[in-house]
Amino acid sequence: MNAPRSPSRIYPAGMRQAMSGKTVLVTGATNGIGLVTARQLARRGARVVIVGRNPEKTARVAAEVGAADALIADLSELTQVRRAAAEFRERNPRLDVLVNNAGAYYARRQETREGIEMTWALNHLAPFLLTRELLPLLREAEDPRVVTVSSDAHRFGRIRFDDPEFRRGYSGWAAYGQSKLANALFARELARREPGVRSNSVHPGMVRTGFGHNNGGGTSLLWRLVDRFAISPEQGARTSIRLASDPELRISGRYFAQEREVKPSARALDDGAAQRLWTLSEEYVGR
Ligand SMILES: NC(=O)c1ccc[n+]([C@@H]2O[C@H](COP(=O)([O-])OP(=O)(O)OC[C@H]3O[C@@H](n4cnc5c(N)ncnc54)[C@H](O)[C@@H]3O)[C@@H](O)[C@H]2O)c1
Repeated sequence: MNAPRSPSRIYPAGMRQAMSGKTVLVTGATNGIGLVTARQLARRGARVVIVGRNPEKTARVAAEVGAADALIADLSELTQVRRAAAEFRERNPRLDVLVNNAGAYYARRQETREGIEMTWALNHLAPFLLTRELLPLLREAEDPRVVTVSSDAHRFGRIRFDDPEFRRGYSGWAAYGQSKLANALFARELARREPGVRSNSVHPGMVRTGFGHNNGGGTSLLWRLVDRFAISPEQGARTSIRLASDPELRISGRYFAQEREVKPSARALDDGAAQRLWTLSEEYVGR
């Protein structure tokens, strides 16, 4: 059996230096891929700030991963996203890397307290708004990065510009696929609009996390199979960590899996759709 390796053995000194002095904000860091991302970036010397919903759990995880600060917000609500961004700005003079990781699958259609369909609100509008609110800080960083966790589920997604909230014919997978396509299009459009910011999206792999078991995903055969064949959260977080921390990384607006750039679906390369999505998202969150 392998003994757990110390951070210094996992990461060469150069990598640790690469993150020291940098501030990183990770959403959805209380579980799964986000938790590992936060922990590993802190081990590389970054000053990590996490966002979580539950104050006790978030404080416990912050202490466990060595986070410098923790924000409490239900990111499915736009007012809470705005408040979290404002709190971050008040308490932190800089932001180098934003990891938009929080996300979920909803088997049944639900609306947030603000009356927006949950998948659309949490998986797409939250990272859109959080990034936009934090862009002024990111622009001041030397090598600003935004990592947005999408999924290969984007390949079966399409943006329903006329009904993004699935008021008609909700399907959990269609809504999830749409939101993950939106993540890839958002990362691409952000890169086009902000040439100084390296913005990329990620497929983490099929990862054994809380993901399939929340929100009515339950114990279906599909999720039991996923659990059997899925990779660990440590493996699943690698691509996000690489995009957040690799000093050699220069490209922007691309889609990554297994720590490499890969080709996303044709729909995820549609710049017209990316711009249209940006405008639609602004209509939701305000300009
Ligand atoms: N697990 C997989 O196989 C897989 C595959 C592809 C993509 N992804 C993506 O990876 C990301 C992370 O998922 P995971 O697998 O680690 O799942 P997870 O359920 O283990 O973790 C999700 C995190 O998001 C947080 N979160 C959920 N709803 C929130 C809300 N309303 N407000 C604030 N935080 C909220 C949770 O508290 C948790 O910390 C998601 O964006 C997911 O779509 C996962």
